[in-house]
Amino acid sequence: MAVNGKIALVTGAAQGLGRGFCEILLKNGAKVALLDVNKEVGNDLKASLDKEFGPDHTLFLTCDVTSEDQLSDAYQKTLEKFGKIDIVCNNAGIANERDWEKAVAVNLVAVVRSTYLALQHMKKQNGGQGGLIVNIASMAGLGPLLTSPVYTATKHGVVGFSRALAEASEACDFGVRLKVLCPTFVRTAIISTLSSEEYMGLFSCLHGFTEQMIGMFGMLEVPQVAEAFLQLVVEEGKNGSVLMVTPEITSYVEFPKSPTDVLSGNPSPSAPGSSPQ
Ligand SMILES: NC(=O)C1=CN([C@@H]2O[C@H](COP(=O)(O)OP(=O)(O)OC[C@H]3O[C@@H](n4cnc5c(N)ncnc54)[C@H](O)[C@@H]3O)[C@@H](O)[C@H]2O)C=CC1
Ligand SMILES: CCCCCC(=O)/C=C/C=C\C=C\C=C\[C@@H](O)[C@@H](O)CCCC(=O)O
Repeated sequence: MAVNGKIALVTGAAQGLGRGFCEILLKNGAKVALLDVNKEVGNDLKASLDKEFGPDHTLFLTCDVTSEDQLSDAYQKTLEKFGKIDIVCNNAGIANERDWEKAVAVNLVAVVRSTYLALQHMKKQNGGQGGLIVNIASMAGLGPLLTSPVYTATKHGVVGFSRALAEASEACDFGVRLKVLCPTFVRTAIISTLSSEEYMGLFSCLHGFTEQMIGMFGMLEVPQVAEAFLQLVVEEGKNGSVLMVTPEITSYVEFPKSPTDVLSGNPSPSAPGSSPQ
């Protein structure tokens, strides 16, 4: 999808990866609705972007994505300001193994809700022009991050939900594509939570493993991930694709065609009478 002239909505836009995604979209000619729960940082970003791109290219909306009303209102205000939405990036996310229900609410429930709101406004059956939804998962959406079981679950959920909905969208001819971004560690504020007792709960004793994992998988800078995000946005087709980003390589993930393709080499026979007729 060409970015120039498009309207994008980004959650968790005030800092970190969300800010990087907004900036690269603006640099490529899009207008962007910036949604974030952090009003102060969000307003500071809006002021900074106004200086660089002009006041009419962005709209900052204070929005807690876990609030159905606030999220729905933010979509409405975006449509009132810009008239349409072509690209949605569900980026807002937290790490919190202590308050794991909050992590599920932000990282998964809100991503589902925002994706469905995007679909509601984009799909051709509702008079929409179609569009693209990019959900931000993580490498922890492709394999278990032992220090963060619930975070891992939410990111696996984002990958599975997005891939399934991509197939459903194609089958229903909604005209909406979905893609997933799975970066390894990125130098943002979330990294500081990895060694924090407050967030890691039961697993703060494992922070040594985090250092090992960072050593194993590397640490990216925000601009590197923003470039990969732009690649996902501009690349035509590839509905349901999952892009992994590491310091060494950025590559699409190849999933097995069927879950049975991952069975080990020595299967035991099923119990008699249990196999499907
Ligand atoms: N930093 C990393 O190592 C990686 C991050 N990710 C994912 O990238 C996304 C962005 O993370 P970062 O930029 O690293 O984190 P960050 O903590 O720097 O930024 C997250 C942004 O989301 C906002 N936010 C948090 N809860 C919110 C809520 N309820 N409603 C609205 N906004 C909310 C925060 O205010 C903040 O501006 C997350 O989904 C994260 O899981 C994925 C892989 C690696
Ligand atoms: C809890 C906040 C995490 C910070 C943000 C984030 O999402 C970072 C993810 C980075 C990397 C995740 C790597 C996951 C790896 C798993 O696949 C693991 O199973 C790999 C095991 C490697 C080994 O050989 O032991």
